Amino acid sequence: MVGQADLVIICVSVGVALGVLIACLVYFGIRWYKKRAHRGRSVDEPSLTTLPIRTNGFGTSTDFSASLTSSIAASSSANPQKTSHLSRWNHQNRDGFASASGILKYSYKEIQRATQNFTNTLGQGSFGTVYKATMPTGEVLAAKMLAANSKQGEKEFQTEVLLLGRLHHRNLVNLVGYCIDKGQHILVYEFMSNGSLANLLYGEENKLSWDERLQIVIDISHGIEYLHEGAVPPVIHRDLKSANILLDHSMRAKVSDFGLSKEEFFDDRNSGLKGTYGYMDPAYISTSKFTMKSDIYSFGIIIFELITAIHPHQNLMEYINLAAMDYDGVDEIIDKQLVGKCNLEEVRQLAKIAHKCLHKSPRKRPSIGEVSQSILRIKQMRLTKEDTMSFVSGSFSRAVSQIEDQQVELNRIITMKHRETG
Ligand SMILES: Nc1ncnc2c1ncn2[C@@H]1O[C@H](COP(=O)(O)OP(=O)(O)OP(=O)(O)O)[C@@H](O)[C@H]1O
Repeated sequence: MVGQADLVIICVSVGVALGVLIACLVYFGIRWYKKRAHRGRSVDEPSLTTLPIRTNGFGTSTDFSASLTSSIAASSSANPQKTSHLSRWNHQNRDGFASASGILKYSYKEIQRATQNFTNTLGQGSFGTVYKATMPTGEVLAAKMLAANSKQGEKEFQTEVLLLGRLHHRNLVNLVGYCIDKGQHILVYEFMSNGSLANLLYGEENKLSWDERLQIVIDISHGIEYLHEGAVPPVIHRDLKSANILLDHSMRAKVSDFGLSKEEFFDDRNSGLKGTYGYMDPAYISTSKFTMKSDIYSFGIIIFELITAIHPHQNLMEYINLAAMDYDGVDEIIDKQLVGKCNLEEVRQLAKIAHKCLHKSPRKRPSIGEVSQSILRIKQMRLTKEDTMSFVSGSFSRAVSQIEDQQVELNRIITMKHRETG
């Protein structure tokens, strides 16, 4: 027989055990729920701080999948509309890659077909070969294939995909897609049918008019202005040169190759400096510090290329220094294609701006915003002049026709008087 006291003890023990069990269940339940919620959040809204926006000498990431995922995360949190699309990618793509910032991901086969088995070559750069790609929709694109033997290729590839996916401007050669398939890395850009500014200036037919050149300078300045002052965080190009300015079907210029971390030999030794000889800021060469003002220096060189059609490798700097001696010194070095076909005052104004860009001291060079303003003023000056001219010529022709009317009237009166007296 169980006594009443024993019954109470048993009931209390069972109650306590049940209580402990329920408490444990609640505790582990909450932990499990929190873990799940955290995992879900980290897929959809990862931290922005992990984003290696520019690995061009600054970042440390070497793992493409990791950094690409971070980029997607950042762009998805920055743009909520893209979140569902990107998380779909995260779930669907077995490689764990997603289409960064809405740019398209192509298969190797698609690019192979579009480039007619990589036979439609557009050009060759240090990054690799560029092919013309005609997509099944009829859209024409440019596919830049990373050379297999490229030393920094992998890094450049991830840098460009990460960076370009987030930068869009009408004066930048926009990245529309990429391919990472069958061990190949390919970047797909909008197609620029008029090729590079370098080809146009130094090719067989240099037919660029002064108006086209002025518009090209304005376009480049707007592209750089977006990189320096519009992009967050700001982007320094590091390799501005006429070969990196491409022109579309209507001769509008766009800046290309930004985000590529290229190493060139500055002299016989590997100097560790990035950029291209002839365009490199002397202050960068002496201090190894690359700033936005180093881009401004390279832009100054490009402006002088447009004025003179002399390549920086052909002693352009010496001509520039000669021209700097007089106000109208630039008249002596102007491209002979332009002689008699341009407004010399505009050329001198533009040369003055370019001189400021080349100032020895980076601090004294103008910002890209200031450069853009000054260039636009040249165009505005012309428009005001044209208005005045058309006003002047308009009032002149009005005055001539008034005189003619008065003469007709006078003749009529004289004839009438003759008739009366006769
Ligand atoms: N988007 C494009 N549309 C049309 N042609 C292009 C495009 N991108 C590049 N090209 C062509 O391919 C050539 C090589 O381009 P790429 O950017 O690879 O090298 P680069 O800028 O000339 O030299 P580097 O890589 O040494 O700076 C260009 O000169 C141009 O003629």
